[in-house]
Amino acid sequence: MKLNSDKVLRGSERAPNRSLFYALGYSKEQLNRPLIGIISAYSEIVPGHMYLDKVADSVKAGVLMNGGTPITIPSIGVCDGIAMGHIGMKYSLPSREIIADSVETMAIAHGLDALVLVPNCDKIVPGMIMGALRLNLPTILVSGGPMLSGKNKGKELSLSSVFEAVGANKANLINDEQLYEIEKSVCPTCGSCAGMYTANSMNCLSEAIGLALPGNGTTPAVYSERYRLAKESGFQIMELLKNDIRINDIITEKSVKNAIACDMALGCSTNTVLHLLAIASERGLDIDLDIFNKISEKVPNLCHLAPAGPHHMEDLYLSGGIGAVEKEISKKGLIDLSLITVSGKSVGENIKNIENKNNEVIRDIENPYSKVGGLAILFGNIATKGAVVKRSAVDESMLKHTGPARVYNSEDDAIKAIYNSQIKPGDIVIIRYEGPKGGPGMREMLNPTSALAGMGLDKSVALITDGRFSGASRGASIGHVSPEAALGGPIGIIEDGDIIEIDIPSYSINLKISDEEFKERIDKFIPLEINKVNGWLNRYRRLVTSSDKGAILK
Ligand SMILES: CC(C)(O)[C@@H](O)C(=O)O
Ligand SMILES: [Mg+2]
Repeated sequence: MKLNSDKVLRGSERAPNRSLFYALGYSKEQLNRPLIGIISAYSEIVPGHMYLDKVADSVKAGVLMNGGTPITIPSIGVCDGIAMGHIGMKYSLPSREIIADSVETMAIAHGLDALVLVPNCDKIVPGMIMGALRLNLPTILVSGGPMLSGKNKGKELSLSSVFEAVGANKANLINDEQLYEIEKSVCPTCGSCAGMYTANSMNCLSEAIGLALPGNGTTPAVYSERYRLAKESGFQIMELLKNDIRINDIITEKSVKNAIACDMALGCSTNTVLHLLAIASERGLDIDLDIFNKISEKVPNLCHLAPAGPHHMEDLYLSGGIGAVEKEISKKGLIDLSLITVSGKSVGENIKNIENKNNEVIRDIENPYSKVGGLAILFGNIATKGAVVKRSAVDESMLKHTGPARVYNSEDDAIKAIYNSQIKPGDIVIIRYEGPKGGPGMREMLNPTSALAGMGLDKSVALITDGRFSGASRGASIGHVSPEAALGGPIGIIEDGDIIEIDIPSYSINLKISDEEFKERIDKFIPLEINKVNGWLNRYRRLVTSSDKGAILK
């Protein structure tokens, strides 16, 4: 077999390169085997990553069992929960690009033959996949897995509970001791926070797209099964290498559509739209925002995990996981069962013996939470290129809402107003200049959305932003408004008190002023020059594209 690593390991000219491998402790026999890069995002700053060294060790064992030479290579990873609510969040989405570039760099520089990606939290998953797509090597992804939910007074809690508790505390609905009680109990183990937040969304979709072995999306971080899955992934990467099955064989237009279908059934994070667009773009696929609505029109929403409902990842796992969700939607032919996955088998073969074990957690296809999928893309005069909402986490009463705009030019100003009780029932909070370029970095507005929910205002107040949301955000939270204010987008011309009409079932969002006035305001509009930044963020600002293109760098 001709190997990529031949260029660093074979021939007399490569004696110097080999001597450095000998310095690393690799034996002659090890250098006769394929070099398998294990890209591990282990660190001591992310609960979802604090044990990835153990997961990577299990992958290593699997690679060794099947004749490869495993080589662990680190990746950075931002904990969005820790980065939330301050300047740190501006680095979160940009970190996806650093990760993609790092994977590309390390694999090419060292002549790796195949990759096992070991991410867990939000952007680390798409970042690694994007980097791997530039290489088109045999690739498997095995994540760290979800955290167990917190248990308190018979209730399951997770990270969204504590963010919302802050709002409740500000509104004097709970006292400081009660807040502390929640703070201590919501995140009880290692793993990615227990709701259908962005990390778990992306890990589930990695399974749905075929890049991870069955079980990857939902097997809890603390279950020994996670380590067995990692060993199997290490073993299996050698099979993919032998059979020359590469990431481009797995990630195709059809498999991206399968992932979007599962996204809609599961009710995943709005960030999946950004990340799937970016992944499709790295793969050279022509996938745009419209496709999300087309699929969402057909695929019903079957799951209400936190923050949309009471269930958590462990419940989804016990109900049969992603395979059981695929099985439900396959009953109406809503996924392509013929596609090959990294198990070496098709989607249909993978789910053959799987059953939906709990119709409460995974609704029967005939009895869904809604006939349409979890996400919707809205268009209108303030979002000509689209905006995204997790409609499965919007209260029924807010699906159609008209109200006056309360306009803020940063998340910080908006949160002050919310905490100071300046937002009244009926209002529509506008947060702009938080887009990919404007922020820069497109911060997640989890504090504003949670404060509103915690104050009980999610049933009467909507929020519209050119920034994005956490998977833990709920309520009528409409993000990714494109074009963004910093690029002259019409979200920038909204004035305090303007009436905005939101109609999610009709996929529309509009500023209700006359066409003449709209044109006049647009003609006069000069975007504010705010949020000056230096260093990497400044470079990012120059290169980043709009969120309707996945906020990729160009
Ligand atoms: C901190 C969270 C909940 O992980 C968030 O970053 C998300 O996007 O879901
Ligand atoms: Mg996030």
